[in-house]
Amino acid sequence: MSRSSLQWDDLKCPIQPWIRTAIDVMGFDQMTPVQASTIPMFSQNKDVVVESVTGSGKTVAFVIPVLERIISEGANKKSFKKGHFHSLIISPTRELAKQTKIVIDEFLKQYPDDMYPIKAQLLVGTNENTVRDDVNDFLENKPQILVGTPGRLLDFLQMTSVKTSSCGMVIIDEADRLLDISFVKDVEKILSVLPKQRRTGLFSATISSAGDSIFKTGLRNPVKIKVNSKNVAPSLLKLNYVVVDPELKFQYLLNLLNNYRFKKCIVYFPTCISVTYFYSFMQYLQNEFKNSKHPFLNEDLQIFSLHGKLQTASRMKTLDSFTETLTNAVLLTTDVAARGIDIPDVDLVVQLDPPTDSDIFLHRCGRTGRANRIGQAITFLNKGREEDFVTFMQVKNVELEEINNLELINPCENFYDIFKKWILQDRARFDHSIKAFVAFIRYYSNHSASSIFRLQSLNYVAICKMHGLFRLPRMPEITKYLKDDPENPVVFADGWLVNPPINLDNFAYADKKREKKRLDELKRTQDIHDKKKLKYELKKKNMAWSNKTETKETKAERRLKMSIKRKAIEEQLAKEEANNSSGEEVEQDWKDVIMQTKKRKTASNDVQGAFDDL
Ligand SMILES: Nc1ncnc2c1ncn2[C@@H]1O[C@H](COP(=O)(O)OP(=O)(O)OP(=O)(O)O)[C@@H](O)[C@H]1O
Repeated sequence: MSRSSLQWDDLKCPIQPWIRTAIDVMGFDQMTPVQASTIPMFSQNKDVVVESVTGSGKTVAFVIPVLERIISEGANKKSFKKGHFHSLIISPTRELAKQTKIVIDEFLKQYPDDMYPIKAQLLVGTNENTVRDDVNDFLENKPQILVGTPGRLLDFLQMTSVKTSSCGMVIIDEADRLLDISFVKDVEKILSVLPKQRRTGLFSATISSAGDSIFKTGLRNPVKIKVNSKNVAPSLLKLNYVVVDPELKFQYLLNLLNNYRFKKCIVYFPTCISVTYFYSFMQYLQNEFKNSKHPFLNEDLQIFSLHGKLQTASRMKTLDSFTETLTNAVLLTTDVAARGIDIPDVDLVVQLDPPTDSDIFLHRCGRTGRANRIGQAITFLNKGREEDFVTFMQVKNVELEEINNLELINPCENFYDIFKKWILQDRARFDHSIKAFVAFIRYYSNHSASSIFRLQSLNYVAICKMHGLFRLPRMPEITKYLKDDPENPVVFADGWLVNPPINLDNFAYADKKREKKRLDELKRTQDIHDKKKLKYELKKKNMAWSNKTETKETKAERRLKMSIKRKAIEEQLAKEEANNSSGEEVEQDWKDVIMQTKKRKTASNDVQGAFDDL
């Protein structure tokens, strides 16, 4: 495409003067290639399937056609019926939906005041707003454009007061994501309640991955627009990787954050739980060592955490704060912020682990190097097998260049001890470490490139230590490490990674309520255990006693002994009688002896009874 054809004035379809003003105000001197190709097609009568690299301006490429068609189809007239809407934009995440609405609102700021207003409404699941609240807002404000996430949009469209028959345009942004297994059912349901006579646009940097499923969207003779087909990543985006010992990976990250110069950095973690876990450890490191000569994490870094398990309001607030922080801002996040998020000053992206899906790799990296800006994306690969990821990406036309100057500047011998100290302050952290590790293993087992990311090849001990675990969790994959291995002194008896082992009974939660619950639970299990133990011991004793019960032979032997004794006593008594006593007394004395023997027997019977009662 020649340079001159990127001039807005050369656009092959007329655009509203106020839209042109908005473009000037936003400082878009010329069109991006994807805009030059898409706007004329989509503003007129064509369905489009658009693939263009991250940060190439796809949002504006669909927002302008939406606004143009609202005007050409008269949806900006007072006569536009209440309860109806004109355009629907579906986004995979709340953050992206909100961002798209902001772009629309930027354009609408230039919309003439004397005309019937054009409005957009955001529809995403939140705790503050119910669907009914959304419907009330919709009926009151009469927006022509709806922007939202699939779940909430579907609920909204199913409300009887919402009429879908005037919908003339649907945009499926990040279409390959919205057509994958987790969203496709909702998206299909949404499309099924919309009129068939409508324009449909599918947009993504990796739309080819959606394959034939794009036809589930009811496209009619679509035009496929593929820009920069040679480059799968923006040209000013540097893609790097670094091979690390997994045990030291987190230290490498700290080192990188301390020593790289950046305005904004996004760090991708594999799971939500690892974000919260490492975020709190980083906060500790920052506070605890702020006056040290070699702090683990520079004081001037501002760390944020964002993941899908947070409430919508908190997610939005974090993203706003990260956007507003001008320099040294670090966002720890998951793939919830992999696609579409447009924060212009992000100049560094770090991936602690490659994503499970190679397309996501480009989306993550694409949070930097946007709109012709310079950016760098660094991916950590675990030493061993993961280096093959580089060749794997090469086949997909993604060239990664190794950097090996990422040395640990102040390698910390006792880093694991510091980690341990932090965890020992609160048992909740110990639980958290195990959950983060288990979630990581689950994540790892989901890699689509399973021949590279093999669980069997993982160095579990190193991964456990990287998570600060005290003991190898009992899982089948770990049995090989549990065997005594003199070669591997880091693993102590019973899988402990620390020596001496931690006394888990004394390991308390910082939260008082939680600790009380734990102690109660501990007491209960101890009682049960004690009872079981006692029962076992008594059983053992009973066994021993019953083993001692006399056999017939020993009884006969005893009887014989008794009769000999009796004889001896009788003889003794007879002798005494001969000397001085009466026969009556002899008889009496003998009875006493018999009585005493009987008593002894009964006493031993009592003991037996006592056993039975227990
Ligand atoms: N014509 C233009 N000139 C200069 N900058 C532009 C132009 N159009 C859009 N931009 C800017 O480019 C950045 C990226 O745009 P956008 O978010 O639409 O990219 P995208 O192609 O949708 O990326 P992704 O695939 O990551 O979602 C935005 O900050 C936007 O303001």
